Amino acid sequence: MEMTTETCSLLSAGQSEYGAAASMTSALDPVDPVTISWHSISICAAKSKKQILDNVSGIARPGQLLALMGASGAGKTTLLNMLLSRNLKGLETNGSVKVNGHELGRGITAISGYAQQDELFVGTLTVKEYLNVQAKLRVNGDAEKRRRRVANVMAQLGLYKCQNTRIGSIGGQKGISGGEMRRLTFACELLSNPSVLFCDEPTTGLDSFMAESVVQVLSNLAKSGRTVICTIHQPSSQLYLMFDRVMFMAGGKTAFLGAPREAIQFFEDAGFACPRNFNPADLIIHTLAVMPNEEEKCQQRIEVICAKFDNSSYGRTLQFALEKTEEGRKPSERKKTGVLTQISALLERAMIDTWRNPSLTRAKIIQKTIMGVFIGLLYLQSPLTSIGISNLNGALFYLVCELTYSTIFGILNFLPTDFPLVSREYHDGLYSVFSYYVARCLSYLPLFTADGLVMLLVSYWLVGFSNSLTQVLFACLIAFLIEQSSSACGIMLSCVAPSLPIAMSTAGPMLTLLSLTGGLYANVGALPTYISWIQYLSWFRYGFEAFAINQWSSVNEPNSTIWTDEEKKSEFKGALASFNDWVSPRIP
Ligand SMILES: Nc1ncnc2c1ncn2[C@@H]1O[C@H](COP(=O)(O)OP(=O)(O)OP(=O)(O)O)[C@@H](O)[C@H]1O
Repeated sequence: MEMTTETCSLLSAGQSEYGAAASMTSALDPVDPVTISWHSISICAAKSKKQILDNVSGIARPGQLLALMGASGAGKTTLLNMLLSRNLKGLETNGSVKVNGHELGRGITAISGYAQQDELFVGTLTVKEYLNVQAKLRVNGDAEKRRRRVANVMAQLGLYKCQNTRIGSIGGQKGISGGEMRRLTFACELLSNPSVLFCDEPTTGLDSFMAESVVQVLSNLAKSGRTVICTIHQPSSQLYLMFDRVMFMAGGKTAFLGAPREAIQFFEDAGFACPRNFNPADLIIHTLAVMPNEEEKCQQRIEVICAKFDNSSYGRTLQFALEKTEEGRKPSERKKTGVLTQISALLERAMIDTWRNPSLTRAKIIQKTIMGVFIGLLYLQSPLTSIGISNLNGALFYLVCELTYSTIFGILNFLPTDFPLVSREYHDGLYSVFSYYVARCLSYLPLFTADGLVMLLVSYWLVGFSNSLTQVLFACLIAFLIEQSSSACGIMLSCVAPSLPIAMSTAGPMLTLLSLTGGLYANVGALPTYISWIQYLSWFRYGFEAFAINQWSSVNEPNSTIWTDEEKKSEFKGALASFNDWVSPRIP
């Protein structure tokens, strides 16, 4: 089989840089040979009882590239999901999937890679940066081992040319080409050096040249001892002959499994000869499709072909091979990386993304500057009279609210863009929810500290809060703590809620309860017992109380020099005393 010119040139670029490491089949470490067999798989929808797969069996061996083909709705994706033990919610399954004769269930994830059809990356990172982060999440070893693995997969997949190019995103900044994105998907999966690689429609959306280049890469991976299984739609004649094995599915059944040329012969023997200059894959898929308005006729044809296959020498050979599958060596599972490595990888990725995508930071700083000026003008130079004290307390509570609401709702709005990638990586077993949570909290820390401080400091002297150095520094610390509590709560809500609307509608009432027990709207000492416990969860209360103590502790000192006028001083003390009763006994 010939390599495409693109693959050759890209590989040679890698070879010149990394010498022997770039050898097509030896660049990656050897893997345990793995045979995957599936026995009498039947799947139906739990509710509608619709039969999706009906007694499907097959086998894929190490060193082989197997393509699952068939018309739309034939059951290819469902079979792939069954092999991977994924996305089977709402389905009743029967039959078994064996890996070297062992039933691993979800454990197959630890020995396999799954290159899914839709590419999900962080577009602001370069190819190399992205692979380095992925290596931290997938390769259990030291930095040198990870560096070598990244170099090897870049060489193997011809990614050297674009290693310093940003990945880009659809509808956003243009980055690497579609073919390079596909190869980057495989590169990520290969970092963990899996024995088995599953690919869902790896050529969809690519031109024929790119598609050939991608299938060539898969073929080379198979030749290096891996078992490669992919679903594919309408491959060209040239592409079709590049597969080692093909499995045709129709109406949830196996219509053929064998070598590509054997499939042509089988269908010819069944009365569907492929004319010269005709794409055999097209003909076979067309023969196995269920046409609208001809359902019965097509179903009968499919039944006949599937029965012919079962009784053919190909079908009998398959049955024999399945019966002969013996328990072999259990493939060694990929070890998970440590929690600290996971957190540092996710943090690195998030920080690069934030740094290269400053629009959010800019928007937040501008928003908070405007809010700071607004609060400042609203409570401009509040005097120390009873009305002024109410105003100053109002301003302090307003600060707590602004630090909370804009942080939580900001996070609820922009965190969900992370989720498709995070959910995939989580199901791939790359990291725990805890690691993601900690990394996200840390990654938001600079932004959700700077914006709060800007608002506080802009409003501070305009309102006329107590402004000794210690008080200003304490106010900054309190604002920081309020914002971090809000940020942690926002990330938690966003992760726990199944969708953005649910997260939003949970956040609203929750924040109302927390703010009502925050000390300004009601006397927290006199709340009914069934509701008063909420105050202990409320950072509104702690934050407001801390702001108030910071504001009033010095002006209420007996030796305070603020008061020259005795009448004003006693008016202030009276007002403050009633405030103390109202808010909390802790305020001096
Ligand atoms: N959870 C489910 N509940 C009910 N029906 C389902 C479910 N999953 C799949 N199906 C049905 O099973 C059939 C096979 O679906 P599947 O996605 O496996 O086909 P496919 O061969 O991969 O098709 P395509 O090439 O269009 O992706 C389809 O008719 C689909 O509607």
